Amino acid sequence: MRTRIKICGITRPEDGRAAARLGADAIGLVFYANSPRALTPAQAEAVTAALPPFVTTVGLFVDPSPDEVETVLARVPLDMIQFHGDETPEFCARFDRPWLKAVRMRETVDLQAEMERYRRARGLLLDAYQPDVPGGTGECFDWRRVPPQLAHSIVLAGGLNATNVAAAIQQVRPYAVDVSGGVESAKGIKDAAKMAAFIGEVRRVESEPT
Ligand SMILES: O=C(O)c1ccccc1N[C@@H]1O[C@H](COP(=O)(O)O)[C@@H](O)[C@H]1O
Repeated sequence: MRTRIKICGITRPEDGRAAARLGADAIGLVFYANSPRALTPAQAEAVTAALPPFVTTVGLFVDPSPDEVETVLARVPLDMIQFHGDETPEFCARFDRPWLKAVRMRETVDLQAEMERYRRARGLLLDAYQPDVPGGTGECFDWRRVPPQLAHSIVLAGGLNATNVAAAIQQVRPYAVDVSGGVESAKGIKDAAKMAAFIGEVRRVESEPT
């Protein structure tokens, strides 16, 4: 199966266009003010307006208020929401959009239980755990912690780049991979050559026999 690719933390129309041209399935727009990749609804609207059809737009929030989410949804054509904080399943489900729930892989996480708790999510996005940083850390977690029977609905994230994504896919066989820092030249600025190398690696490894 083709591994879907999401490039997160797009802040500029030209980066969104480049991600799409290179074959990304989805782009992520960060609406978390403390992130160096945060953008305003107006900036996000400009990014989405530059995209060709059939590229999924994902809005990332960390413990937002309902008003914050509604304000963005009123202006930005988001296809999906990624909740990256401690949001409850009930909160995630109230916005009339498909959603992903990020799970930070601290030692105590029971993935099977998280799957059950967030069963109305389109998928779980697994990210590295670092205290006090909700995501985008550039760190990997131990991919062996993902049970094979859950891999089909997992979006694998956390410290991925062109040099490790092939090994990550071989280990986990996730539905999708998500990258942010690993394809940047500076925080919030994507590097087209790094995106091309990342996507090339995904395509190379998935074409190899398992
Ligand atoms: O990108 C951010 O700044 C960010 C801030 C808060 C929560 C999540 C964030 N990004 C997400 O983190 C993961 C992994 O990023 P990286 O590849 O390790 O840099 C990814 O899902 C981003 O969407």
